[in-house]
Amino acid sequence: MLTRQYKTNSKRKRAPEEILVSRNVKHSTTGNASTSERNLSKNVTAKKVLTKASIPRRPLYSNKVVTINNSTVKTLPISSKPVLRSNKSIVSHKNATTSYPGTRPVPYELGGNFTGKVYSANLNKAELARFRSEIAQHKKQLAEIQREAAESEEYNKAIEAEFPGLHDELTKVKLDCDIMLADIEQSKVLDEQLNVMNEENNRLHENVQKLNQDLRYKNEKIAEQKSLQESRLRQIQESYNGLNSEENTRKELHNQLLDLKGNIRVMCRVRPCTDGENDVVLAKLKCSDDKRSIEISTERMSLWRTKVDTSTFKFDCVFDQKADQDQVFSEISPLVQSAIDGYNVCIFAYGQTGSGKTYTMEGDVNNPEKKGMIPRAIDVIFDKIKELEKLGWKFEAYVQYVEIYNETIQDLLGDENKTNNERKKLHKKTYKESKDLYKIMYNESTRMTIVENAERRKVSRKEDMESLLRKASNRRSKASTNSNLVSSRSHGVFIFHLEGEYPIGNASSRGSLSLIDLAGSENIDKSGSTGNQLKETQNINKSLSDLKTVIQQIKDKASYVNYRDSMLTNLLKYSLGGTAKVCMLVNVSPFADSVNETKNSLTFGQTARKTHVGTASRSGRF
Ligand SMILES: Nc1ncnc2c1ncn2[C@@H]1O[C@H](COP(=O)(O)OP(=O)(O)OP(=O)(O)O)[C@@H](O)[C@H]1O
Repeated sequence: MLTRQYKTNSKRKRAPEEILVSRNVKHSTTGNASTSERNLSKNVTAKKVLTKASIPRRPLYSNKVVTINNSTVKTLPISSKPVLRSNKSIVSHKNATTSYPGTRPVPYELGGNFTGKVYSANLNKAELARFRSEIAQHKKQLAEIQREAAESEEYNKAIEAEFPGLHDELTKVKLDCDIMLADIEQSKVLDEQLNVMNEENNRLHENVQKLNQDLRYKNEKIAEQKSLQESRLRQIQESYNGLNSEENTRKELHNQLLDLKGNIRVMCRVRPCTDGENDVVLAKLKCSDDKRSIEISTERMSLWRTKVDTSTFKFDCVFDQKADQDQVFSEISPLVQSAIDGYNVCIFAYGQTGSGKTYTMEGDVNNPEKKGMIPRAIDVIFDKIKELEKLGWKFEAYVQYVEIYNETIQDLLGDENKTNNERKKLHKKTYKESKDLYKIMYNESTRMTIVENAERRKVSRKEDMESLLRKASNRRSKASTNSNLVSSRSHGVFIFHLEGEYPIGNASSRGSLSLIDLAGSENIDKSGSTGNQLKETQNINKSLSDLKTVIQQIKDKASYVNYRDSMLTNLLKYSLGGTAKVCMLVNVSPFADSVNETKNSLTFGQTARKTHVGTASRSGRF
């Protein structure tokens, strides 16, 4: 067996004959070439299945030292002439020596050019043939290797052909790498930003914790305040209860005081002269300083001299010509309070025509200073209701406003949707129509009077009430007479019903306030009235006379009182006869030519003042 080694020309890279011996190539001296060929073929086949990844590491072109069966082998060019060596003989292409057993090695030259000085005579033909056969064998191997090298070259070219694609891919990969690098850079920036945000987040978190702490503290404070408030509310409730009992005491005292003053309070008012009346001769009227009496002096001829008659009339209060609306109302306002407390109260103005009744009761609704008793009473009622509601009371107020004209009842609040002109065209209800439609009803338990079928309006704001009053006032029957340019030809009756409930204390009150502007009595001869106006005057005088009679009968404690004689006394039945508080305002004219009517009015007032109509009682529970 011979071990062959091929030396590679390391300077040449890609000689065609160059091969890589990757396995141990072993040849038998007997020419077992097939094994060697198979090994080489295997080597080439192995190269053909190289992957792209393995291409750069292909060992074909390297001059690496390869280990074959523990022997070191180098790739070597095919063209270099092999030097055969054996452990017994060394053969060189120039000087070959062959060692034979028992002889010295003899150099010889391959190729049959024997020129050496030494030639072994023992070289026989058989050996020669063997060498030749071996040479032929090697040549065959060489041819095979060259063929395989060519194949390998082709394979290399194919591999190279693939490079452009790979290059593109590489470029793409590089591009991807660049993008990834940029992404990495970006992610570094984002990382930094994230760190900043994390710090901010931590700071905010700390703030939130602080705020939570504050919130907890405030919640505790709120809870404290709440419990404090609850205890205060309890105290307020207790105070309310105390106030309510105080209020009840006040009511009792207030009404006892009024009772002491008498059930019918009578006041007198002297009206001033208006702008066009300055030249008119005045009567001699003198109000006392204590405002409790009024003197009227009249002159009469007695034989040879003029005699002066002076009459003094005492009243609960006297208002001279300088007294304004406010002063008058301050005297009657306690009665308004009584109506809220659950009493039936009746305030009416009595007097001759033109003496200032309408001015006193209605006044100028649009002028706060000249507002009369009705609008002022409305203000006080709603203000008092507000105060009482703070103490837990609930009030409802209803109004009716009617006029008694020629013994008929006319509703002043009905037909509100109609225009003023339409309302003016509406004819007044005839006696029969009025009698059939409007019925005066008495509530026995509350001692209140209601005009059935007349509009009964619920009012919750004083502003609503004012506009209502203005409209109703415009609908009153008025006419011009000798004594008064705008004379009321009817009795105006304004009724306020006040219903109060106090749920906490289970208390209630039912009161009413009737404010009446009576038509003026009039001397028929003086008035010069004729026709319809005469009829009006007669009806006015009759109803006023009936009123006088009723009051006189009550004063005299008569067994029968003629309430039914007129519509006016019918309507005032519960106000005059029993449990109501009554206030009469006697209006008088300042003029000398009215002195007799003035005296009559003052006398009637005096009589009324002496009338004890009974002890007032309230409706409702305390
Ligand atoms: N206190 C007063 N201050 C100023 N003017 C007054 C006063 N009282 C009455 N007057 C004026 O006197 C005139 C007559 O008053 P008023 O119409 O109120 O009388 P009356 O009694 O209602 O008359 P009638 O019965 O005819 O309706 C009106 O012009 C009114 O403005």
